Amino acid sequence: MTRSNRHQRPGAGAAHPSVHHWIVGPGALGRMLAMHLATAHAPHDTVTLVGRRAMPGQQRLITPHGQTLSATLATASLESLPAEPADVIHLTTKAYACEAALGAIAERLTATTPLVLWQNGFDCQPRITARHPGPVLCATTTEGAHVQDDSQVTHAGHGKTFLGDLDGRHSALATALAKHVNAAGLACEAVADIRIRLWRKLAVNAAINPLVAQFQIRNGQLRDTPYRGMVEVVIEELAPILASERITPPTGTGVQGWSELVWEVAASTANNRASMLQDVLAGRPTEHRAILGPLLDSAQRHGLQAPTLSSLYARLRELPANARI
Ligand SMILES: NC(=O)C1=CN([C@@H]2O[C@H](COP(=O)(O)OP(=O)(O)OC[C@H]3O[C@@H](n4cnc5c(N)ncnc54)[C@H](OP(=O)(O)O)[C@@H]3O)[C@@H](O)[C@H]2O)C=CC1
Ligand SMILES: CC(C)(CO)C(=O)C(=O)O
Repeated sequence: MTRSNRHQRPGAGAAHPSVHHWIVGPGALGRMLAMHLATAHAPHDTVTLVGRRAMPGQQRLITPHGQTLSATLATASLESLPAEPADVIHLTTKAYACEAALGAIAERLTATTPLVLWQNGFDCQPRITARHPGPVLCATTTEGAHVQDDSQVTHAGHGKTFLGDLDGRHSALATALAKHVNAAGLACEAVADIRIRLWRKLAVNAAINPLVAQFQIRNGQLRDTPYRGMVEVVIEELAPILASERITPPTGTGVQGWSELVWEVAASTANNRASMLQDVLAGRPTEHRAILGPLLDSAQRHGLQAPTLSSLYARLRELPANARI
């Protein structure tokens, strides 16, 4: 991680390096991350929330233990970006908005500015990795956060974050940033196989999210009739597509390995309303393209049938909110 020495702690013997993070897309995940970085690494790090609309600097985070953490963060808008350059830019928009957000800050990107992409799915990550001349890290996380209002975010539950780059050129940066995020109180590990980790999460999201969004049920209800059989049909379509992408399940093989993973997540998140269901209930666009799109594209490239995934995709695409993206 490139660190600047702009902010030296007054009175500190050796210059303490500081990191200026821009959080572009200050929603649930972005503000949860911002609050951890700003509070754990104060006064060395600075964190600026960069939104497409004005955001209060005074922010609160409700922790998984119900405590309230307060901090004043710098804020900026896409029209008026921070004067101070970023050492690391975290893109924390939804997947469908990531490239537009990146386009809006393009003039401030240098050939060395590291980007961290926090999106679910596997859509914008390879394109941005190919296009941005500087380092691009991808994060996949099971942390859970939701927005209360513009000044308050709830960190609903701790999870684990994996960080790495798709072309294997920035492992030292991933290791340094993972250490930094860990020290901020979010369990984070640098990995050499982030592509596999992103696809595995995508596989779980593809098996769970479209069905729970369609039937408006909690994740655990997928274990019951008639939903269980529907999930199994999706897994049978997913498994050969994932194999054609050389993505293996964490344990076991093929349909059996993917079933094990999906049912384990459905059980451990049984009471959750999945993100796609929450988006549908709130009339927001869904991340169907980032989650189902790569599977359908891959099925087409490899001549594999995916009728169920196709109809789940078509149903989601027809939602009025998705006409906007
Ligand atoms: N929340 C979570 O617990 C988890 C989220 N993720 C993933 O993280 C990503 C972010 O999710 P989440 O934080 O929940 O989403 P949110 O909708 O809460 O936040 C997205 C933020 O991006 C902003 N935004 C939208 N378009 C732009 C733009 N063009 N430029 C700048 N900002 C923009 C939104 O602004 P506005 O308020 O104006 O719409 C909003 O502040 C998703 O891919 C999600 O799947 C992964 C794991 C867990
Ligand atoms: C794993 C799962 C399905 C948990 O709810 C999720 O990631 C989501 O809601 O998007």
